[in-house]
Amino acid sequence: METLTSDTLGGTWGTVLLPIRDDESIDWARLEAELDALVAVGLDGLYAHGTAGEFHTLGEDEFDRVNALLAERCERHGLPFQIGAAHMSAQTCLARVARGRALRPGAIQVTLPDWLPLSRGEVVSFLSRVAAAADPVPLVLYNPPHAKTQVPADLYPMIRREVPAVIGIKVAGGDARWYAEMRRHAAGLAVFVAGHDLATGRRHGAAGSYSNIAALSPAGAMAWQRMMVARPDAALDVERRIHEFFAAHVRPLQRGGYASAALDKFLAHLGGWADIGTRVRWPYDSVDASLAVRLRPLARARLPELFPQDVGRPAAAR
Ligand SMILES: CC(=O)N[C@H]1[C@H]([C@H](O)[C@H](O)CO)O[C@](O)(C(=O)O)C[C@@H]1O
Repeated sequence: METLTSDTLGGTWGTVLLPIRDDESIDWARLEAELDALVAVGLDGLYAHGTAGEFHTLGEDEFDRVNALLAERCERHGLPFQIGAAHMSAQTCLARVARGRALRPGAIQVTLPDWLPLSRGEVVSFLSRVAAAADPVPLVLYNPPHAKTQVPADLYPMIRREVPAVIGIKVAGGDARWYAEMRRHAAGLAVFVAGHDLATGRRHGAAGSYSNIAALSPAGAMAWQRMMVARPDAALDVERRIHEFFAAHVRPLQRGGYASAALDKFLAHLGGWADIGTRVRWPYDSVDASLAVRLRPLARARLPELFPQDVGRPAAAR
């Protein structure tokens, strides 16, 4: 597909989630069914191997096989896609970038290598070599709050200058002050923020989200995004109710220690749009699937805008 630029990279992107069997292998048939469901929704794009895609647990053969399925489906449907080539080891990341590049994704996402924190110069040196390996595919830097090396805002201008292939950053987001700092330092980069904050984020200049709301309901996330343009105040009201729902039903799980990939799978099971299940790979704990099932009616009652496919269907058929 065509490569993305900092101007064309934006909107609501859905993650590939891995259906995991009891023996911890990937259920490829269920993954293909999930991809079929995702490409039909009309998302701005799909990506594989973010945190939610459990990239940190994948063997190299699994990484390649997921990419091949994703690329084939997206090419067939003319849907933009990105490949996460992140790995805790810089060397493995570089090899993933080279193989991911061959599939011509719109962009490649990378994290900084883990274990030993990187200096400012090392961040630039890492990105420079990765950019050369990815060329002509551009890069998105994934720097969530749990990353070992936190990129300070004032390093972004140097990254822009030294590594123009970096077109976007995937970060958690923040308050008005944080956005002001980003506008100052990350100008020229597409800033991707948390899905559940996207209505506010867009007001402050965020370009889009690798979205947990798309994990909950891909069609709903797109309906909500259209609302952000057509009825911004209504979209903010949805955001307020999303926050309320998350505070009551997701935060407690987070406080209980579940990792974010487990929470995203829990959300997907709650949404019930594909047979993925809540299982995550060892050593991480999985949220009990029955909890998601119990919450389905409540989510639909509190957040009907996120379940547009329910409109006109009797409750019993949902
Ligand atoms: C709240 C939210 O949207 N979380 C999403 C995060 C953030 O977008 C990212 O951490 C940047 O903050 O990315 C993922 O982990 C990922 O790409 O796999 C999916 C997850 O649903």
